[in-house]
Amino acid sequence: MDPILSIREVSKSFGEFKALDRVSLEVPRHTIYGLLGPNGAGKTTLIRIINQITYPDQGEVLFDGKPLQPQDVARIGYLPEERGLYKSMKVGEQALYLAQLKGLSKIEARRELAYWFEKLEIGDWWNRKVQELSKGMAQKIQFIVTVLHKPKLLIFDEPFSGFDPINAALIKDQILELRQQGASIIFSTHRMESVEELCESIALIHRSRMILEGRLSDIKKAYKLNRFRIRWTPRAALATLDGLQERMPLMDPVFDPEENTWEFTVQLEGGGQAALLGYLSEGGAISSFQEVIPSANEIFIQTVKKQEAHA
Ligand SMILES: Nc1ncnc2c1ncn2[C@@H]1O[C@H](COP(=O)(O)OP(=O)(O)OP(=O)(O)O)[C@@H](O)[C@H]1O
Repeated sequence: MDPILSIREVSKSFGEFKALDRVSLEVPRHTIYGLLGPNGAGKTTLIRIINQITYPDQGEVLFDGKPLQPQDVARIGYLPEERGLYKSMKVGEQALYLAQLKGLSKIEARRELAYWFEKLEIGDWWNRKVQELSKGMAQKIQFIVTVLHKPKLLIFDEPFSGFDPINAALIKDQILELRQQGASIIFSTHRMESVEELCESIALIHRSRMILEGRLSDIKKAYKLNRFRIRWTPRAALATLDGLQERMPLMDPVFDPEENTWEFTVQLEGGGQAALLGYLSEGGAISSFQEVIPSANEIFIQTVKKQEAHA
């Protein structure tokens, strides 16, 4: 299946400063795609280009297989990080107005809004003034008007900031449901635990350039360091780690005196695995042996640092 969005060699400068330098990426359909990068990397600039708020100096943007057109704005839902509502309007009145701006008729808008207000548990707020809303409630309204016209592509910039854990989970469930219903989602965040939970693919932008892109599971495989976390109960006569320490450095060893069990991480090179297993099973019992998969956070830090060392 062709991607919902292709960015090809896009560059954008502000005066002398190059905010995007030949950036390319492909967002697969029906997936959640994490757009990551340190502060100032160029993420918002790229998102603004996709939303046609600004335009690239060079390169191409294809949406749904064709060059991006002005009318595509209606098929892309964008929840920016900076959000604004008109404070003096009533909540329902404003939601209706914004929904109609997205192309819904008044009847459709009423029906969709009633559905979403109930779903996000803010049904009672229809006749209240926007200025009476808490930050989280205002964000729920913004979320609703971003998604209610069922855009094919949704772009969420830090959608969980400002939400308490219960409401963040509620929004997360809505995002997963929208993906399930066929939307493609670009999700920009600095919260790596949300990336782990939600993103199937990621792109990492650093200093205006794309430095890593692909399926998160493939990237994790490529970043594996052959590290294993082992839980081991030594026999009484061998109840120290000395024999092991001599063979290889142990990382983060922890002893549980109640269970007489050690837990530690080792990095195995070449044929080290068989020799280690032999030693451990002769001297005790192994109750767990698991490969350590790098987290998205570790991959982010490692890749950015490596890039900076080469710069
Ligand atoms: N309109 C503009 N005029 C001049 N410079 C700009 C403009 N917009 C962005 N920049 C610069 O381009 C760079 C990239 O900014 P951008 O907002 O895209 O970063 P970001 O990755 O979204 O960062 P953050 O994670 O902090 O939101 C920054 O150095 C910023 O100062």
